[in-house]
Amino acid sequence: MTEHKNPSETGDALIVDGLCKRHGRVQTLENVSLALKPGERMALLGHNGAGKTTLMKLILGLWSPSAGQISVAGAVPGSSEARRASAYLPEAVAFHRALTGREQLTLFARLAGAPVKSVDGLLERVGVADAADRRIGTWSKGMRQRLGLAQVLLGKPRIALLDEPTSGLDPISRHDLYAIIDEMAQHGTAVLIASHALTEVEARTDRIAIMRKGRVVADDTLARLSARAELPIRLKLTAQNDDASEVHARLGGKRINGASVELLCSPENKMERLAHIAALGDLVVDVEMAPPSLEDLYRHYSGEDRT
Ligand SMILES: Nc1ncnc2c1ncn2[C@@H]1O[C@H](COP(=O)(O)OP(=O)(O)OP(=O)(O)O)[C@@H](O)[C@H]1O
Repeated sequence: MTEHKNPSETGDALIVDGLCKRHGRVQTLENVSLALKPGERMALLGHNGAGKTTLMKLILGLWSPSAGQISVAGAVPGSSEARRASAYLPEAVAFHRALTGREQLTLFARLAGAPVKSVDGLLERVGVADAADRRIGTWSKGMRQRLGLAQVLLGKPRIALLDEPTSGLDPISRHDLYAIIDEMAQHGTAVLIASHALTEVEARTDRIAIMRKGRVVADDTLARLSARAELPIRLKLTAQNDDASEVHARLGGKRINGASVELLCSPENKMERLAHIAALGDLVVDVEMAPPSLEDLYRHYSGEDRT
């Protein structure tokens, strides 16, 4: 029997428990459970159609679940308490093109019951203060995305749901956006980030949840997911005089090009393997070591490396 968790006991900002969603005859979510603590940043990964947006819409109370429960800071999704406690940044932010940035954010502040005097500071914080009095229709995608984040920050939410927040942004804008997300988390907001940008969420989140065909197939820290998957470490060796024939003959592995060999080894055998390499002396001029990346883990848990 499932024991329902009580947020006031666990201190979680979000609890999703045994959630199921059917769309007609299609089961879109199947027994999804996860929890987010205040200040935690969770990446929500999964192939197209895995159910990430569906989960967010259920948390926002836009759709009703077929079964299971959700608690948003102790409140039922869609209730006024839950709305006050949560904020959403959709993948494609839509604003009134004829309004200026300042007008649009002021309107949102009024609707959210947030102080209008916070608008200027927020426009400054997300880096669009210079354009604040220009119509949003003239803004770039990155600027609109920043304004979307200002909207998320308005009510100091307990939980922020960000759907592909950096899609279409340049590297500097991405970096700025994550700096703002970090700051939100430091102030206690739990942040759920649906993303396909594995490299950036790898560095900027505390936990990773991977969805596959409507189910959560992994949910843990990167380090623990990595340990459980037991994926190999890659060692890339560069040979003396750009000729890896001798190194390959002595150690095996895969020839990458004329000068390099790649070896795979388990974390436990790493030191032993390095000792073998060191024993070759000058034959090896460089060793690069790469632990499994989030992309490797994603392939593993989402079932892509299995048939
Ligand atoms: N209104 C709907 N009616 C019927 N099926 C739907 C509806 N909305 C979503 N689905 C189905 O639910 C499944 C999950 O879709 P969802 O949009 O949640 O995936 P996603 O993980 O967010 O994908 P993406 O990465 O492409 O945004 C898909 O099979 C989709 O076709």
